[in-house]
Amino acid sequence: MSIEVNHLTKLYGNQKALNNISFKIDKGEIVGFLGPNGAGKSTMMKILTTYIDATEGEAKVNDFDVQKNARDVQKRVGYLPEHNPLYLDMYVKEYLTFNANVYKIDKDRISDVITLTGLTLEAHKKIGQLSKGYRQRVGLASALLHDPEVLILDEPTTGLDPNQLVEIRQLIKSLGKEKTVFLSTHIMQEVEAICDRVIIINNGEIVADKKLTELKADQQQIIEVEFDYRVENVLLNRLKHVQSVKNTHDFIYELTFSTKADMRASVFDFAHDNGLKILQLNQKNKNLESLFRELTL
Ligand SMILES: Nc1ncnc2c1ncn2[C@@H]1O[C@H](COP(=O)(O)OP(=O)(O)OP(=O)(O)O)[C@@H](O)[C@H]1O
Repeated sequence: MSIEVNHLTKLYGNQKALNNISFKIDKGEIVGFLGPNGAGKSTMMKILTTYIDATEGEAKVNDFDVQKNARDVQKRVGYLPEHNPLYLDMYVKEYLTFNANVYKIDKDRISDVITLTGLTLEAHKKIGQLSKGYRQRVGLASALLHDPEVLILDEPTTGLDPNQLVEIRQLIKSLGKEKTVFLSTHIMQEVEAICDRVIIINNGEIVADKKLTELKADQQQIIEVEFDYRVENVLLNRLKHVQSVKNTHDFIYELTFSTKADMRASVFDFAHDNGLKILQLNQKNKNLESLFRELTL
């Protein structure tokens, strides 16, 4: 197991930032840690990276306890904190060399991580001259210096423009082929773009822990249909796979189906067979973003 958290609680004074949290992450998984601002994401990551201690419970990385075996954990974890701390006056290569020296890492690794994070053309620039996306690459390069098995990335794409966002997501995805990645975000699309699994946290508690494939399979199909006249709910309830019927406005009905099969054609056929006229029909499936809102509001 790459990460194992058991009944973990963190108090800041009286405030419970994490409340009895448990989860496991297998080797090689890319897991999104999703939650609104203040949910407890950074707190969890700081505990896993040994920066702060939990109040109760335990956390392990590659079977090493974060409190009892902190040094062993640090050797196996690469961490990109939320506010990526960089020395802006240093050159990229100079900064990575400095970090490699501090942690007594073989010099060969410097050119490896520069290539890996796409920094070859920037290696001789000052960090202060780089765009936010490239600064994130420097942070990632630094986190990768000791070739950790587990990467913990706290909101790695916050503040990036759409192009840089795509590039950094691709980079994280490719790093995930070799490493376990645990990344925090408050953007559901990010999880969809990068992750195999999502753990959703709200007010310090886990409210969902699912594989992306499961989440997508769980989605309901909603069809909004407008008829030219009032239709009895009883009639619409006879539609195959219909779960609920809601009259939302005048002659507009929201039909929820319990199947993933596209029901639009069936609704048309049903209307035709029952002498009903359809003026409008929209399929408006619940997306993952609305699921996140439901779970965290
Ligand atoms: N050092 C601290 N002292 C007191 N309270 C803190 C401290 N650090 C965090 N908190 C509080 O704990 C809660 C969880 O914070 P945390 O930073 O873990 O959330 P987050 O999910 O990472 O939020 P964001 O998405 O805004 O970064 C918040 O209410 C925050 O104000």
